[in-house]
Amino acid sequence: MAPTDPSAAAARATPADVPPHPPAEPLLRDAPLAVLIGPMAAGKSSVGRALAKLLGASFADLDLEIVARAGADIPALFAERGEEGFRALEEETLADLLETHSGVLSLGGGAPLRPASRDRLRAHRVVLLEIDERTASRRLRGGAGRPLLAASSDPLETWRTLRDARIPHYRALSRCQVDGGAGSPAAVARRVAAALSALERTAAPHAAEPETEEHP
Ligand SMILES: Nc1ncnc2c1ncn2[C@@H]1O[C@H](COP(=O)(O)OP(=O)(O)O)[C@@H](O)[C@H]1O
Ligand SMILES: O=C(O)C1=C[C@@H](OP(=O)(O)O)[C@@H](O)[C@H](O)C1
Ligand SMILES: [Mg+2]
Repeated sequence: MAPTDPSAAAARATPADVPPHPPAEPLLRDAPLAVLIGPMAAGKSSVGRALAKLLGASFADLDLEIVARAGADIPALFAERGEEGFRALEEETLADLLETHSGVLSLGGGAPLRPASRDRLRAHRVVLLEIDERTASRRLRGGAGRPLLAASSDPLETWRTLRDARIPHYRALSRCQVDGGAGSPAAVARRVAAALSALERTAAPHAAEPETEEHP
């Protein structure tokens, strides 16, 4: 029987199965300058900081903002409120930052998953950082600081499962995709800046008026 459950299909998808298909609607929002998404350890926080420096812009990291607002770190928030409690804070804080932050914004790996957050992100300059599994295994350090991995008997397997389930959403939201695995964070940031410039050249004009025939 043909599969009918899209989440089941997403869970089976591998990155190679899921081509990028960015939102059809034009980029409607000028700020933040860029929103970095991608799997855990792709370098969103490190590259976001380097990109902000390169562009002379301010930097915000959604996880750090959540921690500052809640007065507790990410593992403590998961322990006290459960994943759903953390996701609620994450959605609310993301909505605020999308309205108020003008520089570079890095998200946590699960932040683009809530439907309301996806709706908000569609009008923005969303950049997907991708890494392969070998890079992830070098960077994960057993999942320390990342409760979804730290609780697992096989953090890399859990990383892969989450990455595979989330990649369709990442690719459907991102306006460009950049390899986060090669070179320093500054080098990756330069590739992101180049991808953003290319996007600016090719993107449909913002809310362009349709040409109308003149009637005397
Ligand atoms: N381009 C890079 N080269 C080497 N190490 C990196 C690079 N990007 C990130 N890292 C390291 O990988 C780990 C995860 O990076 P981080 O920026 O926290 O990723 P994310 O925010 O996507 O989870 C950190 O230890 C960071 O120093
Ligand atoms: O992928 C996820 O669900 C999470 C990713 C983390 O951020 P990074 O992607 O920056 O590690 C952090 O938000 C939290 O541990 C949950
Ligand atoms: Mg991060």
